[in-house]
Amino acid sequence: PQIRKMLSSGVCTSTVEIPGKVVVVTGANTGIGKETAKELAQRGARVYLACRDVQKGELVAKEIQTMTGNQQVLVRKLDLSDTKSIRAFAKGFLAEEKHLHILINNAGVMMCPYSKTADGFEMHIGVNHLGHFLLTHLLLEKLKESAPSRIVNVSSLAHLLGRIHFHNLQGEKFYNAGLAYCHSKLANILFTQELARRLKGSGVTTYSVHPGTVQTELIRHSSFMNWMWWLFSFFIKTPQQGAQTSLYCALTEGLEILNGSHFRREEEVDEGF
Ligand SMILES: NC(=O)C1=CN([C@@H]2O[C@H](COP(=O)(O)OP(=O)(O)OC[C@H]3O[C@@H](n4cnc5c(N)ncnc54)[C@H](OP(=O)(O)O)[C@@H]3O)[C@@H](O)[C@H]2O)C=CC1
Ligand SMILES: CC1=C(/C=C/C(C)=C/C=C/C(C)=C/C=O)C(C)(C)CCC1
Repeated sequence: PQIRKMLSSGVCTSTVEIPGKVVVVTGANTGIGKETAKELAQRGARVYLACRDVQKGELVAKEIQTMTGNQQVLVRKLDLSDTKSIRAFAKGFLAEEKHLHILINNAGVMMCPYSKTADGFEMHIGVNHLGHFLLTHLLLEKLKESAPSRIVNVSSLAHLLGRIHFHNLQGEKFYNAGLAYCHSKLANILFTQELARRLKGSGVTTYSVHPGTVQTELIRHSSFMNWMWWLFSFFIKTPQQGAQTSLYCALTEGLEILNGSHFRREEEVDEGF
């Protein structure tokens, strides 16, 4: 029953329409991010697809425009493994947009071989946490000016195996690709909780989510995970199902009271820290 519950799919039942709202989704050219962006465009928002591969992003933007009839789907370059790229994205965005109502920190890498970002951070912590940390920091004033506004951090349940090893944050003393992912996903949740605390009263609220186990390109670096996903493909969620929890946190009215919480499906879960 636990496994069935873990794999079952919730649905974002909110019927809220968001014309005039401005949204940024990172890693929106595929997987959960693409489906999240599509639904937000469907509801009328101006949606920025923040992608490291602009060509892939443009193809997806066209697809979303055609499917939703919303032409306000824009692609901007964002490589979260390079702080110069993050700063350039934020600078461009702040120059062209007056508002930012929803920031979805969705992009992620899992189980990649040991490598470092342009600034020398281990890739998982660098992209999944530090990259989004900097991006959020650079966009925070705009989010405050646009309040009520929301930040959704796409984490996982993998955080349960995560630990913050301050003496080995960059994985230089020991490294395990699976655990490095788990540590970065724990960092997403801790960041969400602390940000919520600091932003109290500002009108900006923040949530972390576990999207479920979803058929996406996230498993690209692990043949074992590819095999597992293939074996159990019947139980695994589609990206559209995987987007539901992010959409729930972005759209549901009255969720402000759960500022800082972690969500699985459409339930807030107490992580006990
Ligand atoms: N799939 C699952 O079962 C689960 C997923 N998650 C989380 O969901 C989120 C979305 O992942 P999912 O859709 O599954 O995976 P995908 O691999 O399908 O999508 C990941 C996205 O992140 C982008 N990305 C990776 N590195 C960077 C970077 N350096 N800069 C900018 N963008 C980058 C990818 O771009 P590109 O296409 O160019 O590589 C892609 O658009 C992740 O945070 C993941 O940890 C959590 C739990 C389970
Ligand atoms: C236990 C179990 C499974 C494994 C689930 C795993 C391994 C989930 C991994 C989640 C990840 C990678 C989260 C990303 O953040 C399957 C294959 C679904 C089949 C049913 C039983």
